Amino acid sequence: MIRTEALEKHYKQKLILHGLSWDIKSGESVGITGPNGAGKTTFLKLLATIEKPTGGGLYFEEKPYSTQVKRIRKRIGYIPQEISLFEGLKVKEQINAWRKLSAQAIDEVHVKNMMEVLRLNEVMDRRSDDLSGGWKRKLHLCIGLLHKPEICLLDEPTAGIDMAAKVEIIDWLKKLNDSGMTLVYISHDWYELEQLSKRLLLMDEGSIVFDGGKAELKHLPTNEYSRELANIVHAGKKIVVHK
Ligand SMILES: Nc1ncnc2c1ncn2[C@@H]1O[C@H](COP(=O)(O)OP(=O)(O)OP(=O)(O)O)[C@@H](O)[C@H]1O
Repeated sequence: MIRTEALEKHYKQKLILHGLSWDIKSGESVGITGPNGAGKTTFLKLLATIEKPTGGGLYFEEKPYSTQVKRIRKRIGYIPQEISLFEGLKVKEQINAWRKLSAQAIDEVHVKNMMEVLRLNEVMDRRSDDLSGGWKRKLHLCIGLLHKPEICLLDEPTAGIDMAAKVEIIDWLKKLNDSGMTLVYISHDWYELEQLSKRLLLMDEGSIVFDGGKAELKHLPTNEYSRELANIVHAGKKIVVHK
């Protein structure tokens, strides 16, 4: 569905993504993890058409991204980490404002369904500024998916919220994936990675250093982050991390 070929991104003269070759099929769920500054957000922004590559190829259904940006934006939902909501609006007003701003047709049944599943109906008349972090995060996710995208790109979708809201969001994303939505998300949270994906991507210093299932994690390259990750995955078991 999406394929990258020796994908590069420079900021000024600095090479941030070092030639990433990767692909994802429709219906997959891929969790991207790795140390701070590894290039995860930059990679997601390129997949989301927010940033343009400075080298290599980026393809959607085997056609270059550059020839079909509008079409890709209709089919992709990109949800950045920073929550952006209008100040002073109630939850229902937020939804309506974003609905009006959307350049795409909105499926009302889909919106109603999201509101129900995420229980946003319960806080419809509350000002979003007064909501807890968990509710704000759910509202932010709901707004990002108003246009019912087929592919959802999420940058740390459960960062900074309590466990109950986290579990609710993870269960919801899992259901969306089970019903066919393709997921690519960034996470530092092992519970989330474990629950949501069979396939993991580990990035380090602008490269993909691991792409595969959890059982294959013992073939990770040696570095502190992968050693730590492998230890979490194989909790209780001693594993050797190969060079
Ligand atoms: N707009 C920008 N201009 C210049 N440099 C940038 C820009 N955006 C990101 N970078 C640099 O690119 C590198 C990768 O950043 P990126 O945010 O993609 O990493 P990350 O793996 O997502 O990190 P984190 O886990 O901290 O979010 C960092 O060195 C960052 O400073």
